[in-house]
Amino acid sequence: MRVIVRGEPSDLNGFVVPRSNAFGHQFRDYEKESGRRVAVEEFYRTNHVNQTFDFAKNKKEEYGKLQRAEMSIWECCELLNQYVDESDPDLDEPQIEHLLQTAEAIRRDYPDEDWLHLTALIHDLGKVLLHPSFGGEPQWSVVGDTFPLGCAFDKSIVHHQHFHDNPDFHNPAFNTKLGIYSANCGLENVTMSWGHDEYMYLVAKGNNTKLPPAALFIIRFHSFYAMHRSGAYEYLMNEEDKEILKWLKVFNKYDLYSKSKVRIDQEKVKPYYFSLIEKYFPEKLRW
Ligand SMILES: O[C@H]1[C@H](O)[C@@H](O)[C@H](O)[C@@H](O)[C@H]1O
Ligand SMILES: [Fe+2]
Ligand SMILES: [Fe+2]
Repeated sequence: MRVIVRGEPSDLNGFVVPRSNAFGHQFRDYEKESGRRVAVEEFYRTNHVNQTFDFAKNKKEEYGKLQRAEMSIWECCELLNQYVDESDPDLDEPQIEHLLQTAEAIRRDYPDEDWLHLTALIHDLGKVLLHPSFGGEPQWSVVGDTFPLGCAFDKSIVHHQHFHDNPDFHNPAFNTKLGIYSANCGLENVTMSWGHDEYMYLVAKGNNTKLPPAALFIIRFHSFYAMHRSGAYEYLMNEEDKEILKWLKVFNKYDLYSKSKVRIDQEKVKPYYFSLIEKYFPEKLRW
């Protein structure tokens, strides 16, 4: 088995970034008037007001126990059939479509990196927190971009203005550049806002996945746009984070730009993904 730990992603692929999303707008344009703009801003307002350090820490402890359910990876994909992500200005399709679109797009350009195909398939499975059997968590605590807690909120975070109503914003222990952290402590030691990234990371790790570290990094930080897009919070990263970030950047292109109205034939691709699930995960996982 070829396990990539720190390899260099190759640029020899033909990925072409599309000009516009399914609504004919630029991707991730949070100001553009569209059917989704107001709802997306309202989503981020509640998210930014409620995501505090204590909130995230408690959720991590609670859900980290993995005592909510037992199911396979594919069963979880199917549960996501019913959810549309309220934070997303680019997509209003059920989540399972997004998972398959991302995985199939990355598979086309990186045919040999099967771990990356599976990472794409599962990267958003943490959104299952929306489901009633997981407490039916509100969207603001499941989806959207993520950011570090316990230190100052960076200006590059989407709808940054709404942090003014977050109690941590006024807490002197949390509102300096480093806050509770030391320089270059490593992202692993940072408490991120709670959501589907951290939860799926806990699930994958807690079920002893054979996926390589780059996969776990992608799953855990794929919504941390302030870091991987805007280059913020470099002072919290260590050398290993900076190295592995290359893979997250590759992944992000597909996560973002594969969003479209074109549906994937699930039955056709299922056997391939089943074989990957079998290779990297136990049959049933604790969630
Ligand atoms: O709206 C999206 C969506 O919730 C994605 O799953 C998340 O990874 C992104 O960061 C966010 O912008
Ligand atoms: Fe996501
Ligand atoms: Fe995604």
